[in-house]
Amino acid sequence: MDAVTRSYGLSGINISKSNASKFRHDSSMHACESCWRSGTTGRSFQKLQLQNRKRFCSAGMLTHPLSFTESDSEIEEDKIGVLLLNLGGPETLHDVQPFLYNLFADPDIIRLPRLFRFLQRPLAQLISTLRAPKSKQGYASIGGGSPLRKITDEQADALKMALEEKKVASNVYVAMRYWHPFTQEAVRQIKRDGITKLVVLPLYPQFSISTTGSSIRLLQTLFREDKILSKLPVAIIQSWYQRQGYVKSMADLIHKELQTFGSPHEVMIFFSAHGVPVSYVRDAGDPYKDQMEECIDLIMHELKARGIHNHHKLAYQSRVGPVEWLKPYTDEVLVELGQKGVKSLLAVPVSFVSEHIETLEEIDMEYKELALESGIQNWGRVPALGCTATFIADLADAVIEALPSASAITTSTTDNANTFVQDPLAFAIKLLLGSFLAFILLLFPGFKNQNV
Ligand SMILES: C=CC1=C(C)c2cc3[nH]c(cc4nc(cc5[nH]c(cc1n2)c(C)c5CCC(=O)O)C(CCC(=O)O)=C4C)c(C)c3C=C
Ligand SMILES: [Fe+2]
Repeated sequence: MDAVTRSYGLSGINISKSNASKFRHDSSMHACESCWRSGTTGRSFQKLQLQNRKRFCSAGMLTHPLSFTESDSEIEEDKIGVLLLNLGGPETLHDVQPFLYNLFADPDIIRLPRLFRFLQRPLAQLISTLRAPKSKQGYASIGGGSPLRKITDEQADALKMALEEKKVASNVYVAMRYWHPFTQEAVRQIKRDGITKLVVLPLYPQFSISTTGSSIRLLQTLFREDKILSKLPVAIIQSWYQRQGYVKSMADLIHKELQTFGSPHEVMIFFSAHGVPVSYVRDAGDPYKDQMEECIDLIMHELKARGIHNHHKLAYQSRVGPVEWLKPYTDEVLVELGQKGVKSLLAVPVSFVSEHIETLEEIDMEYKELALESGIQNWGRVPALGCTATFIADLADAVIEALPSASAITTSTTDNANTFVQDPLAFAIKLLLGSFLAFILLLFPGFKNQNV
């Protein structure tokens, strides 16, 4: 399936993979990735070309039809909204258990078969209560709460400004999945503000069922239930790890950080991605692993083009519970690298664009200590992109490119959640057994190393 039709169980929404279209635009008719995504081909494309003659830039590239052309009354009347999706995090230590409850109550995080969904909430209550003390320690060590809300608000402001610089007026909203401001609050505000065209932009570069997928599923439910919102044209950018702006911004950060080492060329570039259970990829078709690997290739390719030929490695961190997660595991690889004689290592968090508990506590404290104990002598860490100007400007371009493909979310009520499961019965049994195993193992103290 291509990026347009792939639904990952999210019925009724066309989600598009944001491509490096800025770099692929040329004057030929079908070279524009956004128009391809939006199905604007042939005659309709020609019509668009004619309507938007002024939008071809001097290099013969197509720039998209947006509110910056005074003559276009239809577009000028649009009230554009951008909805940033993020995970959310507890702002105080009191918030930790209810935040964890929301997270574990999400059927995209603990994936129970439909028949056993009634166990979701009791299980969430149990796991959140058991995990809360460990999580609280983590949040206490980074100042008593997650920085995610503040950073995401700053990114929203920066994006609004970047769009304004590109002559696109917009309201930018933040929708967190598990804590304030909840997705429901953001959606209510979008409705109150009378937004007429919405671009949904997850702040996760790669798509995972557990992150972007979960947020989109919730949006779909909220929009379907509402008479006005179900008609609102929406464009969803499902992933953007492949955009040149992102890749270059990451390469800039790595390049800069390498210079802080005595012998930069000897440093191992160590990408640490957030993990997901293997079953997501193997049984549910989560494209996360493939996208992550492609993302790393693109960043390394960019570094090579700059004459940087360091060794690199990708590993997965933050596993929770007893099931198998994507491998290799970050902690195990750090020990191996130390044993193999690697002396200098630069950790690069790559699943997320804000600092959060897993960079500030897990990488900066736990993994650094482990690496130093394992024989690595020089440790560095690339900061998260945050509000880096080149990165935010590229997100603004992604929004602009996605706008023409906005269309109403359909009212189909089919739940495709399991359409990608090849053997539903085997999957159901595995999930059930897995969940109960998790439940039992949670009660054992020796389980601590597995993060729950
Ligand atoms: C239990 C399963 C989990 C999956 C699957 C998962 C996927 C996943 N998560 C992120 C990014 C973040 N996760 C954060 C917190 C967090 N995530 C889980 C569990 C799963 N994540 C837990 C239990 C927690 C709470 C923190 C803890 O107790 O360890 C956060 C928020 C961090 C903050 O600062 O508050 C982010 C961000 C990605 C990218 C991802 C899949 C690709
Ligand atoms: Fe997580």
